[in-house]
Amino acid sequence: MTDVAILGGGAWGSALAVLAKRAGRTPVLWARDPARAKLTDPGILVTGDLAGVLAPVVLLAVPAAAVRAVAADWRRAGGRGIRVVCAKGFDPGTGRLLSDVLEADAPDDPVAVLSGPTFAAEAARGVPTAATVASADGQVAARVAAALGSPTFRLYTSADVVGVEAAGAFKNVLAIACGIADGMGTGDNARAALITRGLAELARLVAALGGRPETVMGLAGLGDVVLTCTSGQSRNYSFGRRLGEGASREAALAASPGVVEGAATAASLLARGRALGLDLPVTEAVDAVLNRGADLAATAAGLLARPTGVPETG
Ligand SMILES: NC(=O)C1=CN([C@@H]2O[C@H](COP(=O)(O)OP(=O)(O)OC[C@H]3O[C@@H](n4cnc5c(N)ncnc54)[C@H](O)[C@@H]3O)[C@@H](O)[C@H]2O)C=CC1
Ligand SMILES: O=C(CO)COP(=O)(O)O
Repeated sequence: MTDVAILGGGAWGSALAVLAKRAGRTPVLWARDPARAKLTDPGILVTGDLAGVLAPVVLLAVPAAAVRAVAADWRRAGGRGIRVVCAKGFDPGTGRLLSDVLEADAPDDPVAVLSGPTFAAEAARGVPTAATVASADGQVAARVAAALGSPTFRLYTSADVVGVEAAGAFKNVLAIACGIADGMGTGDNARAALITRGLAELARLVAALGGRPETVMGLAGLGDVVLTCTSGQSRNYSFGRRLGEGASREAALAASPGVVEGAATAASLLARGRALGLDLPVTEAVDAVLNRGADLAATAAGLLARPTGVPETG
């Protein structure tokens, strides 16, 4: 009997289906277009019918912009159970965290978030990978971890849903910033500074949203920042790199093999940060370049012109 359903036939949904099978489950994958699902395991059932994927644990692995609607469609088809947010971004309609939106839409069913340094191709190949499952209910997090975990997919649990989800969304914006810097050739010192100041920015965000400071140093925070801010495997980093090398936003997006979540997240994150009264200079710079036509060199110079001599932890 199907015990884990995966919604989303892209790179991550397909990898999660393989991971669930490796963990001993009987997964079934729903894809909007089953013929184009990127599944590498022919033994896993793929369907385009949501009524065919009614399992007690459902992994939402479509892009962030589609999570709310796909989760609602799944419920309408009769789906009930633990909804696990596997996307990294905000709900574009409201600018809210996806877990918040799902809770509000259907408070009776539990919500969890899966996040961490997990390139889909590596995880599906079975190389050692670790991630975090967060839920307000420890038993829910433990159940999801048990359903998906295996020796090469090590899952830790957390009660900090807000921090884990915010970290996963934020790191994509930071990866774009690092890609831009590398594309411009600013050097390794600059990338290290950006990563570290980006983590300070994330810490302010997590604190303002009511998350826990230690989450910033965990797999969904530091772990995923290290991964995506330094690797050409990251679509967000590579997108930024193409921008830094002079490509237009449109050309850089068109060259990506999959969704570039940070491109949509920057604006939502900035709006949310402003509403909270936060100083988010890296996010602001990425948003200016992507959405307000700002010049790259002038934006970089603007970041460097910020006051020096301020307390590092302020
Ligand atoms: N690829 C990776 O290594 C990882 C990705 N993620 C996150 O997972 C989410 C999905 O990413 P990927 O699978 O990599 O993207 P992808 O670009 O490979 O695939 C996205 C899939 O979603 C489908 N889709 C798009 N809009 C849809 C809609 N409205 N309804 C139904 N299906 C729709 C597309 O047809 C495509 O199959 C993103 O939020 C990403 O940040 C998280 C961890 C790792
Ligand atoms: O989230 C990811 C790895 O943890 C995937 O990163 P990209 O979306 O930048 O490829």
